[in-house]
Amino acid sequence: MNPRRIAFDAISAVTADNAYANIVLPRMINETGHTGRDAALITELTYGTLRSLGTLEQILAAASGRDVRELQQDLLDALCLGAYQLLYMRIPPHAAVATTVSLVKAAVSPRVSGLANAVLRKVAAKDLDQWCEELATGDRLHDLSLRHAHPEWISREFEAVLGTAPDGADELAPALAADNVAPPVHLCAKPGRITKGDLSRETRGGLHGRFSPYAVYLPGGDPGRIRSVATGLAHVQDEGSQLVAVALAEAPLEGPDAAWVDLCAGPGGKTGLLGAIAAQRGAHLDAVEVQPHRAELVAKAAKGLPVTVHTGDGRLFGEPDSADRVLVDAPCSGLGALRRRPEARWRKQRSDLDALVPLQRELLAAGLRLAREGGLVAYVTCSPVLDETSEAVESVLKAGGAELVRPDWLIDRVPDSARGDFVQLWPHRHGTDAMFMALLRKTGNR
Ligand SMILES: C[S@@+](CC[C@H](N)C(=O)[O-])C[C@H]1O[C@@H](n2cnc3c(N)ncnc32)[C@H](O)[C@@H]1O
Repeated sequence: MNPRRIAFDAISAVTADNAYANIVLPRMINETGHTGRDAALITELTYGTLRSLGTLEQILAAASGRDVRELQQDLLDALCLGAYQLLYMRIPPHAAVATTVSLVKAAVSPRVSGLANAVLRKVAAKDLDQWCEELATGDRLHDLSLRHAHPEWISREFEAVLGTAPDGADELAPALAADNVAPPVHLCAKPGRITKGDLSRETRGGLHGRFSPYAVYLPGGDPGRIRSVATGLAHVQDEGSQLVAVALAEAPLEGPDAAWVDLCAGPGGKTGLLGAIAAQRGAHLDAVEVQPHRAELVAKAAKGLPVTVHTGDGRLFGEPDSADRVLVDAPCSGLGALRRRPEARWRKQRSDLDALVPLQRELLAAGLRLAREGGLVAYVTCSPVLDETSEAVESVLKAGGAELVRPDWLIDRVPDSARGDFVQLWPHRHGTDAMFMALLRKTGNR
């Protein structure tokens, strides 16, 4: 099957069946036996088109003079795939148009191939910069969102965190642009199990991470083929996720330091790292996860470590005043990891936060309840959105019984990671997901 047809089928699975591209595409590529450059081309066509859908649809609407959402979905998918090649790839226009028209004939219907040809020729008449200029409204957020293919509400949320610079040289454009670059794979060398040096040698040249004492950047290839990953000495984990887990473990603590809790543990990345550190320090980790199938993944990640996995609601877990260190890695919008899921930004809605925000606050309050006086609670999200991050922490702090602690270990080693006493990492600044962390110390009961 030709690469464009595979990309089209993958895009259709995402738009019509709500599939996840990072799950269906590798399977399709495997089943059709494509490797090397062909596999890379299919991936670029699929992921690139899905990431840029909103922008491609606006351009297609202008080129066709119609509301493209009224078109049949498979025709729109094919037009987006064609427009992506015209505007974002160095594929000669005649080839991009001709191959898309053939695809429409074969996979959609010969009846609409003339329409596809006419629309794509209009798209091809301008490059991406010219289209963005033509569709610009003068509204900064609209124009940047169009240029960097994000829904406007997400750009607004990012800007609320990043702020605007008076000279206009602000960070929103690079922050959005960074979401359009596929992230490299980061590995975590589990402390006490394998050193960073040995893992790096095994990966044949993987560089040591810039910030995390345990990170190795995989130079390429399938991480599942690295023996130490397959055997659990190391695991795949974004460097930002490593940093926030280690920052909790490294924060100074007075008194006992043996009872640790990971309150939202699935699928177990941070459990694996914290559990390995706990093993070195003579501590024990209770890992809680509400979804049974995710709790199974946690158990797998924690194999051989001093970790007990509990399936249940973190809000109801454990005895008050019993834990020395608690991680609350709350379920969140995931807007800090958009570069990992090409279609995610177009599926998410601001209203998704309505259910998440109260749950996040309840889980943080539960983490504080569990901690003993003087104990530490790290509140973490893979989202920079204010409602899910600093505002959640501030609202819980209002009830009293806890104070904010500056996570010096992390802030001192990662430049530009501090937002006040909070940590906010960013793909464009740090090459990590946009992880947020607040460290709290329990000062008493409320
Ligand atoms: C952001 S993920 C945690 C990621 C994990 N710490 C890691 O590093 O792999 C949030 C997890 O919290 C779980 N969750 C959601 N509501 C929960 C609750 N009430 N109690 C415990 N876990 C919950 C979700 O199922 C999800 O697995």
